[in-house]
Amino acid sequence: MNEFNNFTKNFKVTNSIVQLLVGGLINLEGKEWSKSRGSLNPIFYVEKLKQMVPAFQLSCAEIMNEWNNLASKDGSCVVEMVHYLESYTSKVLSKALLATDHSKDQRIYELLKEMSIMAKQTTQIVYIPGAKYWPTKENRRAKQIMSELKILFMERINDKTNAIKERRTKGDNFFDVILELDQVAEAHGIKNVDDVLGQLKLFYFAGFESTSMMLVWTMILLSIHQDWQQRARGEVFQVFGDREPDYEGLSQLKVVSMIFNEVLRLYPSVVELSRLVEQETRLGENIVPADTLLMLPIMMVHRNPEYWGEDANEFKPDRFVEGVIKATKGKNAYFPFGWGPRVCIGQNFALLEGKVMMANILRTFSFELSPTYTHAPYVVLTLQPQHGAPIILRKLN
Ligand code: HEM
Repeated sequence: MNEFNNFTKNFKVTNSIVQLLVGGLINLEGKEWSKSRGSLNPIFYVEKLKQMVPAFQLSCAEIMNEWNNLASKDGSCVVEMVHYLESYTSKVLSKALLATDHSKDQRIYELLKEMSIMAKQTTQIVYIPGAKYWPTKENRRAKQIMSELKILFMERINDKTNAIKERRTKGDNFFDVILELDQVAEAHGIKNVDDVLGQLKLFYFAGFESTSMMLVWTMILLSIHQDWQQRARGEVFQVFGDREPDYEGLSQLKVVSMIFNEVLRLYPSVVELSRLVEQETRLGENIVPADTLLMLPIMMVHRNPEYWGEDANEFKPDRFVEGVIKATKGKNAYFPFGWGPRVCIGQNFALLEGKVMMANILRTFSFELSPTYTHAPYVVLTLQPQHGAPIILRKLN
């Protein structure tokens, strides 16, 4: 599996709604991909991420205020985590990465969510070639959504292009990089406005739900495992005391990192990957014929006792105490962010924004599951709790 060039992305052959949802980098291959990836990588360098922490903190503070108000009467309240954590990751994405106005972006996230639910529904039925052209209710709705999204994205692109022309922007956020069309279009693997739209759709979509789900599962698991909740809280107070979370402190949060690793092992936001083998390829002892579609079941590998031991299904963040390589004993058995050159570009961004949120929650509230919570993980492109995640928050004294 390490001969990456033999295993290409296969969006040509998957669900037509997924095809509409993701574009840009994730759909490119070969030289076009490396050009595009090379130009986008610097947006996620440590120096850039450090500068984003205040924006993460600001978005957190808004939510903490809201929860504090809700809990003001008797010190506790029940909140639906899916709602708030999606709101956090979408705010962070708009403010920190795209440098856009989140309140205006709200509709974009709603539409992307509706599309992902539709994509889930259409994967449940047998695929019939040409079916995407039938005038079904879903196909008509998908078309409507895509035209509305196109209008909304074009508004963002025009605003940004004007800001760049008038030099009202710093020019180093995601949006500015992909919009340097005139100067470096070729170098970025971008040929026309549809390419820009593709990149935008991908970053809005890939950036918000996967991270919010990592946080939702973290809240659920730490509600169940109160001992780990206390250990994480102890670490947060030890590192930050009364001061606001900053980049240096966040990188010292070892227990929180172990918890995220374990959450993503048991409940990976992306449960499987697929690759198309375009040419006949040897895979271990097997010969895979050309044009074979391979599925990589991330979640099953993450829970396989052969790699993780008899306690594979148990929540034990301690297994990551000496890092991922020790935990997997050097085997390729852990890939919540994919692997190889196509590994998730937003991995460090996601973990950092996750740590900011957890640091804020842990130092303000203790939490437990509401009795109305029902454990029912299911996949809607990302792995989600089917009946939501109602959590009781109690203000710390
Ligand atoms: C916990 C959060 C996240 C998880 C679990 C996750 C998971 C993944 C996985 C498994 C892949 C590989 C897909 C494949 O190889 O087919 C991937 C790719 C990608 N992710 Fe993420 N992701 C997360 C957050 C983010 C964020 C925050 C962003 C953007 C801000 C992002 C942007 C992307 C992009 C653009 C790719 C395609 C990379 C390429 O093909 O070169 N992801 N992600």
